[in-house]
Amino acid sequence: MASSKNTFNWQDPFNLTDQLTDDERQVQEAAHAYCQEKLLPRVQLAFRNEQTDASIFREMGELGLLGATIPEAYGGAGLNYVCYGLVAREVERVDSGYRSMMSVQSSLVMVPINEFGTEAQKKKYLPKLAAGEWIGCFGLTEPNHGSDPGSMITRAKKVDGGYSLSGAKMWITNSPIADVFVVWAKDDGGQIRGFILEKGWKGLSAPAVHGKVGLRASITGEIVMDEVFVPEENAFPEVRGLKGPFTCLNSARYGIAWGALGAAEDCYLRARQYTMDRNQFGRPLAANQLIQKKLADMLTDISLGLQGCLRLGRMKDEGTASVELTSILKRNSCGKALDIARMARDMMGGNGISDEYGVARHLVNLEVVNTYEGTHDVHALILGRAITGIAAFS
Ligand SMILES: Cc1cc2nc3c(=O)[nH]c(=O)nc-3n(C[C@H](O)[C@H](O)[C@H](O)COP(=O)(O)OP(=O)(O)OC[C@H]3O[C@@H](n4cnc5c(N)ncnc54)[C@H](O)[C@@H]3O)c2cc1C
Repeated sequence: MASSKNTFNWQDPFNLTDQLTDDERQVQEAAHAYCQEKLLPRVQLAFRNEQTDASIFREMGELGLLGATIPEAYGGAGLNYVCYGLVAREVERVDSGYRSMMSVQSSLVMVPINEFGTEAQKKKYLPKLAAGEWIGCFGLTEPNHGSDPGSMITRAKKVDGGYSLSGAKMWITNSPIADVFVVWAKDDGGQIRGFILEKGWKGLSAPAVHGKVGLRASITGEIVMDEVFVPEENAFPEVRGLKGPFTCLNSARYGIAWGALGAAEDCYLRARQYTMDRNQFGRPLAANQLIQKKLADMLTDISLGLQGCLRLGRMKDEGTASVELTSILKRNSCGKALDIARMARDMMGGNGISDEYGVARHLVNLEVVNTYEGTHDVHALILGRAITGIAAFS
């Protein structure tokens, strides 16, 4: 006989909430409240008008949502990876663009400064980034080098007292409004090194890229460097090669794995409600077997995916997570979320196309999320290499 202990919960089949600690639940609830009360009401117009609201960084900073895993001594929240994932899920439940703004600041800018920076760099940059007082961006991709960043052409030439950086970065989240630029460039010996640049430095500009059909609430731009002088104190002293950028990407990809499923959950819940409310042929759409199968597929993929993310978060917190595991989940979450958003859009018929219903926005956002931070296929190649021992890309 079924008791309340084994009743199926169509919103949380694995009772994920019960697997969290009290602290983790509190972080999730605080993030959920902020996102639903403050971000959701703005997103439709922000997306429609391609407007990025920079005050969001300050708001997130006040709530401790920036640099969640960075130690409190540097202004971070000192939380575990599970908390970081839960926050990403709540932010992306509203919009992948808002999650992108947060991920770049937290994982791609604060993580490398925390991991590879000098004490002086950490003290100077991390507290202001954590507060959202400064906005950060991360420049790895170039116009002609995306999936293959090892072939980058941006150069850091040694000069008296520092380096002279020249080159261009493309598709850089936050760059037109950034105060702090973490940029990767090759030194005179051809080794990749990381540098922290600041807005206003001579030779540095960050023009916006317009006309994106996805992630329109998150500004994207270039970083153009024309012999920008970077003092020695602004170089990461030790880290060399792709290990530097890949360490940050690994953290951001983990957040994306949670976040994409947040967007998928929003699509699933909206499609469920819509098909319960709308009648065709004299009964609710949800009364049809085809519709119910789609809802079942959505819930299956979301709930299995979230369990995987929670497990990866626990492994990251224990220090036992391989990078390939992040590839499995970044790839799975993005691919499944895209399918779910497309299905939800279809189930809402013509209304699904309107930006009032949210799902088409998630769909075009997720197209980007599936591509950035390692495309869906590049993550398959990373996994293929681990499975066979043979690199199909080099
Ligand atoms: C809105 C947005 C924001 C972004 N933000 C940032 C940011 O903040 N910082 C940053 O550095 N970058 C950022 N990016 C860049 C992003 O990471 C790259 O677009 C991504 O890595 C893919 O590179 P690419 O666009 O050059 O595509 P390409 O590398 O040219 O890939 C094109 C296609 O070829 C496939 N492909 C590539 N190599 C292989 C292979 N060996 N075998 C089989 N298939 C292959 C890919 O899977 C893809 O389908 C952003 C991109 C977008 C769109």
